[in-house]
Amino acid sequence: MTQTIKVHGLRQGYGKTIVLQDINLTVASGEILALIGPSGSGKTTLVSTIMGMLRPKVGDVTVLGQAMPNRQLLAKIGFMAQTDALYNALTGRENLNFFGAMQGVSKQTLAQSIPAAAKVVDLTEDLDRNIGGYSGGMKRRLSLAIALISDPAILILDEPTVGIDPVLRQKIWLELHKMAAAGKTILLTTHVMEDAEQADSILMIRKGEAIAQGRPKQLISDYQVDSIEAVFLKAGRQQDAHTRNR
Ligand SMILES: Nc1ncnc2c1ncn2[C@@H]1O[C@H](COP(=O)(O)OP(=O)(O)OP(=O)(O)O)[C@@H](O)[C@H]1O
Repeated sequence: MTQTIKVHGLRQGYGKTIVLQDINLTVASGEILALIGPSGSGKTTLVSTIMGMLRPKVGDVTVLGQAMPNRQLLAKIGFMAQTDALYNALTGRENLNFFGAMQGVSKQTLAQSIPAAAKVVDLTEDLDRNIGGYSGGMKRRLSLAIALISDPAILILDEPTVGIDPVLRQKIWLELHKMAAAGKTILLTTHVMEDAEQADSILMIRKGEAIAQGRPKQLISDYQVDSIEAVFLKAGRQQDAHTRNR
């Protein structure tokens, strides 16, 4: 398996504030990595650094063997941001066409990839409605469809399942696993523990530090608990104890 995304010794922050300390991770092609952590723990900052929107303060980030930031690599990454950057005055299909064209996808390809992406997120029936009338969850689903339309080798999804009901969430996970099986590299953030359990590997972030990392079953066994949530709680207590002893 090729290591598609590598983060080594990353320290990141804004101005003088440090938000992430000594983060290391790798994601291989065919693998799904979930970044999990509470609000404000630094997940979006890490994703933005991997995308090259923020330059590492210390350490390095490589995608497909090349240091980020690197504009050319962006064409290979399907990105779903946390805040939906959609055009409310346009229909779902028009949004997909617009963002597809921005990503350089040809009209012929879009004619096929738009219905396929809409099907994954269950928006087929609503494609020709103005998205001003979409619910929050529908907008999230449209943003996910936008990340899929160029059929990128790498998917980076910031909170893809927020506002999405359990049945559709399950369906989306099924599709993510299919895409990984076809060789895609997928990195997503979540603060839903059940979501993280479905990933191949998990990186738990708390207060800007990686507190636990590994395959879900392995983590549960290593921490001698019965759920990912319990791993998180235990690893968090260990982090606090360690901080007090520093
Ligand atoms: N542009 C910015 N300037 C200054 N501080 C920021 C900026 N963006 C984020 N932060 C701070 O960095 C920390 C980590 O934020 P980040 O958005 O990465 O967390 P998160 O884990 O993605 O949270 P959430 O789950 O709520 O999205 C927070 O303390 C936040 O206030």
